[in-house]
Amino acid sequence: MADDGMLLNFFTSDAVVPTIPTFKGGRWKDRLTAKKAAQHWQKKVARGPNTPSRTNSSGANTTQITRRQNSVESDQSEAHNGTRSTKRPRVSGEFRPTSNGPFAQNGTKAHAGGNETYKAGPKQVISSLFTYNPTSITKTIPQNEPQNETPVEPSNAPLTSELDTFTSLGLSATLASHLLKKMELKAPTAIQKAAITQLVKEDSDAFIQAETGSGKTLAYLLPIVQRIMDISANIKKRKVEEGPDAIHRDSGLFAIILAPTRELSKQIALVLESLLRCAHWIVAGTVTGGESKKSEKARLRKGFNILVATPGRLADHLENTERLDVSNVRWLVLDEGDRLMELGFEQEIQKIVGNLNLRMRAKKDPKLIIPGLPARRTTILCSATMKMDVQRLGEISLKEAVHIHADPADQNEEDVDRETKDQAFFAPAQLKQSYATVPAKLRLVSLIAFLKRAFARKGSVMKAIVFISCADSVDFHFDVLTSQLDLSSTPAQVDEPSPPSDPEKQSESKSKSVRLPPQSNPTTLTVTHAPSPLLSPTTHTVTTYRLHGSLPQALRTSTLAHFTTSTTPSLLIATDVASRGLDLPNVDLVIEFDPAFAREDHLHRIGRTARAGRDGRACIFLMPGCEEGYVDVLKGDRKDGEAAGLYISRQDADEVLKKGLQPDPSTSQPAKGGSWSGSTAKSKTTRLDKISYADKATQLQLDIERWVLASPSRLESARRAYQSHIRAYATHVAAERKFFDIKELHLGHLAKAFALRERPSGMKVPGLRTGVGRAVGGKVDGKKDKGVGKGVSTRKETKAAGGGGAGEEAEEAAKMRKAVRAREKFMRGAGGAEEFNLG
Ligand SMILES: Nc1ncnc2c1ncn2[C@@H]1O[C@H](COP(=O)(O)OP(=O)(O)OP(=O)(O)O)[C@@H](O)[C@H]1O
Repeated sequence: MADDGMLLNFFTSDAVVPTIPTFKGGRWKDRLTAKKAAQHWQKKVARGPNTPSRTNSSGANTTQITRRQNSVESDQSEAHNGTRSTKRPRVSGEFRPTSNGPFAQNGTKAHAGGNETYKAGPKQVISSLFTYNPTSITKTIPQNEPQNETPVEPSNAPLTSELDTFTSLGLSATLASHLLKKMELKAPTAIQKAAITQLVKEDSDAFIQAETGSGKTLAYLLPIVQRIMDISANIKKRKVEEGPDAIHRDSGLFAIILAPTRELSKQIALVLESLLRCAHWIVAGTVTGGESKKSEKARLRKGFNILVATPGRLADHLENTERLDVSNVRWLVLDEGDRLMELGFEQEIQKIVGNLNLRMRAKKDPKLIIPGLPARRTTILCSATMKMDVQRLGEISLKEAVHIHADPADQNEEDVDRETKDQAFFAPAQLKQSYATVPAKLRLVSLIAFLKRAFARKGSVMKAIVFISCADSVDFHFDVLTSQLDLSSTPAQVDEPSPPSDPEKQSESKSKSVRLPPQSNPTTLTVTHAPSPLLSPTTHTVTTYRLHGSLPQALRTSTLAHFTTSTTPSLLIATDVASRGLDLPNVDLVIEFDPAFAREDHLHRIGRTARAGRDGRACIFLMPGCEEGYVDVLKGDRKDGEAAGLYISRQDADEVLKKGLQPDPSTSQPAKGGSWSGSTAKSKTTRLDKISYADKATQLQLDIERWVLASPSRLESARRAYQSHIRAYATHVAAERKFFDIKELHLGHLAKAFALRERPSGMKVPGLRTGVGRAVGGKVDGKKDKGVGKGVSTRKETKAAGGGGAGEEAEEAAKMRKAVRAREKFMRGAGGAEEFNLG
């Protein structure tokens, strides 16, 4: 490549003028662009070496391209200022030195002069952020939001009546006093009241259904612990000589709690651990995937009275660990039943239930049976919904189950049809919901602006979660948010020197503000949290965390622990791995940057905030167009909807950008080490007003694009994120695909949200197929791609990938197929049938 640069300096006046080749194949647009560039080059060669652009030293042509690129970038901001209109996106980088031939596009052709060679590089489309964006269809709809919102009663808070105490529900004074003094829980929640009353007295199976954050974990743990304490007291009464604690770890395993994920199992185990501090002779433990089986076997040999497990690992131990005696198990809990089925644990659960039944029957010798131990096993199924697959799980595990609801009015559900039951899962009433209509191109900058505003005031938001559809996209956004890019390089900073009044100086200052991005590569997966300069105001630091299923288990656990215990402003960027059951304290805000694949997932996500009666906010990003139809789904999130005075507020991208990038100076924080007041503040306000938020957004976008382009691995990470995002988009449930229609997705605009300047059709990512547009049938440059309707990963393509020795690609395709199959299976069970056209 160095030689190429040198050769460029050897132009002579008698240089042979190249002829324009005939361009064949490809799209007419590409051919036309190549032809025009060839004509341009021909003119330049004909003009000779003294043209200014060729008097450079080595790499002259590259410099020329860079300059052109920069000029396009400044065009972009000018266009928005109204100084110049942008008719169409500019394309740059068509030709760059190579050793193959002149004007060669996707191929080579020898230059007539012999030595100069050029090859087409990836085209860079640097479109304006603010042009050609689709208009919102909900903007014109008048907002019937009341001016003075009436305070809403929390629906998942502890009960306030003096009569509702833990002891009144049948719990012992020891347990109730431990709850009050050590766990700071004064009164039960509605679901706890209903479940504890039933389960401390009766041995019938139960189906517990309640909204997120209502304390379901304690609703089933408390009666189990109480019953084991009662058995212990019973034995103690009979055999005083056995010592103070009649039940000990060798007495047998009495209860098993199954949870779908390792995180959830660990969380349940932690709650149990703190509960058992008042009954330390009852020993609890966990067996989950991802841990060493050998050490688990050793722990199982020592004995547990309560075991928290993931189904796969428990089924494995039941088969292979002789010392695991389950003949005394009298309580089996299936937590997050719908998720257990969705993740395909049906077979394992069937195996576990069969095994428990078999071993319980086998133990007939009355001498071996512990006195006070119930004669039958109680199975408790917890699920947010009662879809077909949950009913199937009920058939496998429950017998004549009692349906336990938080609201006694819901108890008589016999006459409620199935469809209503499916919809009987609501968000907490006190949760404040909003949606932001953000066009594809503006998504990245809008997310940053939204987060900047959320964390601007110390103490306003302590913890926030951003949900993203796939792991690659989580990694990309984590890298952007923890990069050294910060808005001090843009004119947005409040403590920046006043902008020069001279327009020439102004543009000079603008170009100076374009800092070269740091050259570091994407962070390795071992880094899961880092400060975020981009989001941190001058007064405090915001730490960003990431979490997804591709991270090693130990790292997932430690990241969650860090985020949970952090006392400083923190942001978690996560896939749905963090959406179910996780109880992360002090989460004030949930942002669904990518909408969930199904309504239930959405409710679980937003349920990470507004827990146990606390306040919370949730915002979902929707793109203008059919996605806005999802607002109707959001309206059904609350049990009584608008009738109860619950409204969903709306904002658009301009508002988000304005509030986030051009904060109201009266509320913004003074710069570090300084403050302003009176006239100083006033003059700063005037200066701030002069700088448009659109300029700041443009500048920020360009900074990120350059930052991505500066490193090949960062570029690859962005492309990977983009492609995975599109594939994930195709897996929305059939009922909601009218809102999230892959055919309506503008792939070119979406690329901008991943800071990419390439055309989607030509994008190459190792391990992923090229031509995303073709694969998913979205829009490319405003036109629908011909590959509409083709699956995300067809059999033929997978075979080709594997057959061609592209192991990584085959693995990726296999993973994708597995995910799609799991979802299809779930949908089939839920009556959604075969509408997944994912191949
Ligand atoms: N009686 C209570 N009083 C106050 N806080 C409670 C009470 N019971 C539980 N909590 C708290 O409520 C939070 C949510 O509890 P839990 O995780 O059990 O809810 P959940 O209903 O299982 O939610 P999800 O459906 O999201 O899994 C926890 O932080 C827990 O400590």
